[in-house]
Amino acid sequence: MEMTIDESKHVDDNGDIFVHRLKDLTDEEKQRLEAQNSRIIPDTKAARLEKEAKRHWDLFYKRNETKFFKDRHWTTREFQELINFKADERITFLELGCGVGNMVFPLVQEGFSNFYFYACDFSPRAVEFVKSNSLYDESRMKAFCADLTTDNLFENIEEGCVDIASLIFVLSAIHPEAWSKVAQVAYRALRPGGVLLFRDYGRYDMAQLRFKPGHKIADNFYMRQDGTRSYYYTEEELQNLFTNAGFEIIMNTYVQRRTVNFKEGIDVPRIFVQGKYRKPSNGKAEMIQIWQ
Ligand SMILES: C[S@@+](CC[C@H](N)C(=O)[O-])C[C@H]1O[C@@H](n2cnc3c(N)ncnc32)[C@H](O)[C@@H]1O
Repeated sequence: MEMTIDESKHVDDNGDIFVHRLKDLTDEEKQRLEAQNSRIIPDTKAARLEKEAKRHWDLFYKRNETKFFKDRHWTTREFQELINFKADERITFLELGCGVGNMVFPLVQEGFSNFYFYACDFSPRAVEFVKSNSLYDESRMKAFCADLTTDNLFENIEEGCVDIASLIFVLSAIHPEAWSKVAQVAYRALRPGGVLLFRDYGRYDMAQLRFKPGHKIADNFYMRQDGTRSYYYTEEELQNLFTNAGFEIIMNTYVQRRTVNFKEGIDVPRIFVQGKYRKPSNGKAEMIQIWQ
């Protein structure tokens, strides 16, 4: 069925707009993207950034401690999967790339007493910040170090034991060649029928358009001043990535929102991509994996 643009648009209670359409660029924005190509990061430097990815994130947390990211209080609104079950049902939750816990701690604060939380990150400092949070409770949480581009997650959790996993602004920090490994790790961690909740940067988000020449590593992949990296996704890229890993797509869409701070006179449009990907419970996905 053909849909007009308006029909594909959905506005939620918070004013976030869900739309299946790539942002149209103005001439000035096209020029800015073009200018980024005038000075691409040399291959040797790009290789060094990849080798030192963990160190750059660990230094990021040394510098910013727990002050950089805001608590993600929107997750229960956007991801009904977090609240749609019986109160006494035991739920195993895994945050992949947890940083200092800005997603898990708001859930802990709201109750979620039937949840057991696993939280992992490859930055030892980030994991230490999670463990030293006053809400950290060893009887219902376990934070540990794991690099999602390897198998070492499974030194701490059993394969197939997770009901809900999340990947929130993490995949964009990882080299595109390693994304399929990360998707595979998430798939293996989930039980059949388990769901992966996803949010990350969308193509032509203002943060992408703002990069000056000298920051571009590859198409849509950039280095920030502090050596951390970020990619800006289209819906199609994520759909292909997670479908190829064996997931069923429940949701996969751009989210347009505005970041407003009246005091500082800030009002900027943002573009994210949001997804919900389910590991099938009918064995079909296992077949896909065998053939990969
Ligand atoms: C932008 S932060 C997001 C943190 C958290 N998910 C949140 O929403 O606040 C990205 C996180 O991904 C982590 N990360 C990047 N690459 C990783 C990898 N290969 N394995 C595990 N964690 C990784 C970084 O250390 C950082 O904590």
